[in-house]
Amino acid sequence: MNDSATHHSATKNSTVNDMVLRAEHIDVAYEGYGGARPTRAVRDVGFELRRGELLGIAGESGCGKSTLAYAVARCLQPPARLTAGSVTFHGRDGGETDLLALEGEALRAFRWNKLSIVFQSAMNALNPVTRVGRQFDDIFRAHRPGMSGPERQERARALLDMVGIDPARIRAYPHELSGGMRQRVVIAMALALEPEVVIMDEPTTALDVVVQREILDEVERLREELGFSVVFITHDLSLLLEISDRLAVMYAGGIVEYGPCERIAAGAGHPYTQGLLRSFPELTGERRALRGIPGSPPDLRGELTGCPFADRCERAFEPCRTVAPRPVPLPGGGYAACHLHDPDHIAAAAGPLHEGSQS
Ligand SMILES: Nc1ncnc2c1ncn2[C@@H]1O[C@H](COP(=O)(O)OP(=O)(O)OP(=O)(O)O)[C@@H](O)[C@H]1O
Repeated sequence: MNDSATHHSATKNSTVNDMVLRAEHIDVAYEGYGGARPTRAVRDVGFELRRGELLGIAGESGCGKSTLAYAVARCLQPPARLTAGSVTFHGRDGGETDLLALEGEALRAFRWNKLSIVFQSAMNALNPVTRVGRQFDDIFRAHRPGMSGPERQERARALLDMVGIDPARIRAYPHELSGGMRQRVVIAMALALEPEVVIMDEPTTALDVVVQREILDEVERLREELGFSVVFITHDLSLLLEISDRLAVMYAGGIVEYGPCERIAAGAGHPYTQGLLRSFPELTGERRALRGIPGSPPDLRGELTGCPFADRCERAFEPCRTVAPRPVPLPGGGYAACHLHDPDHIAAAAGPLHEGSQS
């Protein structure tokens, strides 16, 4: 998907100036142990994040969503290794930062000040033996050394208030808070230094549906108020359709479909996205895990030939098992990496298929 980062830039309202983050041609591999082949978890992925938007990244477990997020936030740990790609941050101040070139202190500062990440099960990552206030304090001491003690206190209380927690809870230990409250604390921490981008990796999956909804509403409100952009990762496509401006659907390490939410909800272009959409009930129904596409994703060790979804695709035709699909722009914005939309291949398929149906 070599030009994935350029196709969607043609969608409406896009200008270079309103872009805050651009990732291009990202490749990440997990090194195999003892001579085993590496797992190529992310394969030539690109996306743009616009200022103030919520970009949803969807896909089944194991498709590479978290690995992509960690790569973009520079949080990858061995055995994961970024093997190709670039990530550029366009600051509000007009400055441009090459994220992959940042090291040491500059990287640490960037991560809290400009871009923060809320990890999967982050609420369990709070230090259990340290009061909530102290955990905010540590962030400010490290990144805002000029703040006085009372200023740090005041700011921490304001942040708690902002995410709907009584500021008096600043003295609480994490175990004294419910799961939902702990997750709110983690979100408040991620927002503590007013970053321009927040990456949220399954931030509410561990919570019950009501609490999940409350927290998402809170994130929406804060996003409007503070103007940060969000990359929101979840396997729950129905949820993403509700909250995202644009969506990227990942499969086997690559983005197979990308575009404005309304277009995808009204007419998904990729059979995989269509399968995902069919696999959950209407928005008013109860949410459940994605199911309903027979088969399983390919082994990500080694090369993939043709379309990685071909073996599971009801509509696979001649080129799908041999030729890797390119991203094809779709009416309504974005693209699908699928031969069904590629004029070259549709033409090739139309003849035999038509003849076959006549005979
Ligand atoms: N530490 C690791 N070592 C080897 N392979 C890994 C490691 N972590 C992840 N992988 C592989 O990388 C691929 C992508 O995993 P990743 O966690 O990014 O997917 P995901 O879409 O975020 O899934 P989930 O929603 O389950 O977190 C998977 O095939 C997974 O098996």
